[in-house]
Amino acid sequence: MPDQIVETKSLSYHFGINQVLDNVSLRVEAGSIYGFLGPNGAGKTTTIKILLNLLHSDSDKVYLFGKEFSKNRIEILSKIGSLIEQPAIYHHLSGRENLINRARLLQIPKIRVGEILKLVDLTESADKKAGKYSLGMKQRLGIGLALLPDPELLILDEPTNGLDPNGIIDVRNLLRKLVSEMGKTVFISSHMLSEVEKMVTHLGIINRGKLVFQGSLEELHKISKKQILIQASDPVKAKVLLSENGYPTDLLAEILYTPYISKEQNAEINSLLVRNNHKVYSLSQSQENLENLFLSITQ
Ligand SMILES: Nc1ncnc2c1ncn2[C@@H]1O[C@H](COP(=O)(O)OP(=O)(O)OP(=O)(O)O)[C@@H](O)[C@H]1O
Repeated sequence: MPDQIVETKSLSYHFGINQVLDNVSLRVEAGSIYGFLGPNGAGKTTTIKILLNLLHSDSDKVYLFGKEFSKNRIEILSKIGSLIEQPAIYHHLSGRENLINRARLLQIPKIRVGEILKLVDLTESADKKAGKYSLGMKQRLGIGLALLPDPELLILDEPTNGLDPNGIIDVRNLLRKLVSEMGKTVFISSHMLSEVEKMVTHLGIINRGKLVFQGSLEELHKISKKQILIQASDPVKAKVLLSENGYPTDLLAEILYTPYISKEQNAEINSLLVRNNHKVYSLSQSQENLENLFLSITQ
């Protein structure tokens, strides 16, 4: 299997005169859960539609499973399962009947239906009408429908949108299982980092059609600015002292925040406070909140 399951090479796309994608070079590694993030209108659905051949890009720009898309469409599409916008579910049919119906259409043996129900944790509710399912159950049924033909790559457009925290956890557990136990690769879009932060291994962040970050979650953490958090006996005076000595400091809820530079500087800050008769109760380092980082790079 090639290392890159999805690769776009400087992909651009226009709707009329409106440029929606600008030189987007995605690289999705085999066995990853790739979170494709960006605010509303950033270009996520357009990219996904191109990956699913629902919109056409210039040739030589999109490669899936190591092959050029425009020359290998049928073979490539047979290896992709997708859920885009609302899952196509018949509400008057049960979950099981929805799966049987689709299996028949795709000429997939009926035995697969039971396996899928188990995989998406819907065995107990299999005979309930899908219209009575919660949003989370509908999403899992939608993912189950996409998984019926046993695709190698699963592309999901905003699958956590509108789900409650338990629904998000269920989707997260399912996707992790697909990757770790079944060797799938998952590409999932979202406009909220907090919804996918705990499930993805890699991230691509798109803003106004441009890919502004791509890498592992660890790499994103690394580039987020670190802060020093200080608790001291007189935070108001300590803020003035630190600011006057070249450490720009904020005070929020009795905690002082100043940008982290080095551990030597942590020691200097501590000693400056102690020399000036402040009691330092704690001094620690924090990662900048990833959500804030996401917001600042997509502004
Ligand atoms: N069929 C279309 N015709 C013209 N413009 C379109 C069309 N579809 C999308 N756009 C425009 O392309 C841009 C990107 O839209 P896209 O749906 O890809 O963004 P998105 O990141 O998926 O956002 P959302 O989370 O809101 O779906 C937007 O400015 C949108 O208005």
